[in-house]
Amino acid sequence: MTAVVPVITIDGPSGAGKGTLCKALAEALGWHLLDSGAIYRVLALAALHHQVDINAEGALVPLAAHLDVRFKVQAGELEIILEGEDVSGEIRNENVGNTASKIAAFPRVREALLRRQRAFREAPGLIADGRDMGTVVFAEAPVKIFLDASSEERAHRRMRQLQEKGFSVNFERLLSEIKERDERDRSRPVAPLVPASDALVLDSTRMTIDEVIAQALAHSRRILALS
Ligand SMILES: Nc1ncnc2c1ncn2[C@@H]1O[C@H](COP(=O)(O)OP(=O)(O)OP(=O)(O)O)[C@@H](O)[C@H]1O
Ligand SMILES: Nc1ccn([C@@H]2O[C@H](COP(=O)(O)O)[C@@H](O)[C@H]2O)c(=O)n1
Repeated sequence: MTAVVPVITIDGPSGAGKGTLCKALAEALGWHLLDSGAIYRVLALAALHHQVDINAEGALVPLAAHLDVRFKVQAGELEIILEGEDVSGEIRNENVGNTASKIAAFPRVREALLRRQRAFREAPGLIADGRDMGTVVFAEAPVKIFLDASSEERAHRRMRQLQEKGFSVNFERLLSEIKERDERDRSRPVAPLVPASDALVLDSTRMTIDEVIAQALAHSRRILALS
């Protein structure tokens, strides 16, 4: 009999700190990492590059099914290669994020990406970062965490992040984009952004990154009986 590979799912809205937490958990446990948002972002970028209508589900499904994307860890950093080109930086811009959120609302697009996401489940374990990791993609995962924070705090975090990269940003515009994206992700009929019924909900609004990591690690170790 083959042992079931354990999964820790981390879901939550944009800027809650999921990516930061997932990296820390993957390092602490020596597990693999799935950044499912990156897959939606790569699909969005492919649609923009190939001038595929982002409102046409029927045109996006074959693009999703045949997406030529590779994930490569290079010097400890994740490189994302779309059709042979390194798009790791380009997929992180706000336009690509907003486009990803629009195409992610199509049920058949989500269906076409399911197998690709589940293929990341490899021993000794997987940390899965996204919106529907605990509710759909790995619904049977033993550990589920829903990481939240107020929209204002998330907009501040995103603003600091962009400023550190040398971009000038308008806080009010950032906040309104975050709210719009949240609303779209939370209200879509398929795989909406909601905590799984068996998820630990962590509100990180007033927590430091280290506090979030410590709580998530303690919770995971308790459930998985890890030392
Ligand atoms: N608890 C925290 N306190 C302050 N800043 C934080 C906290 N957690 C994360 N951050 C910072 O907030 C920014 C966004 O975090 P991160 O990219 O991990 O969010 P995310 O949930 O993965 O967002 P997205 O879903 O859009 O990729 C980063 O600059 C990160 O360093
Ligand atoms: N499991 C997921 C992951 C992401 N999405 C959508 O993609 C957008 C971008 O995700 P980031 O985590 O990289 O910000 C996001 O706004 C979601 O609409 C998804 O639907 N399901």
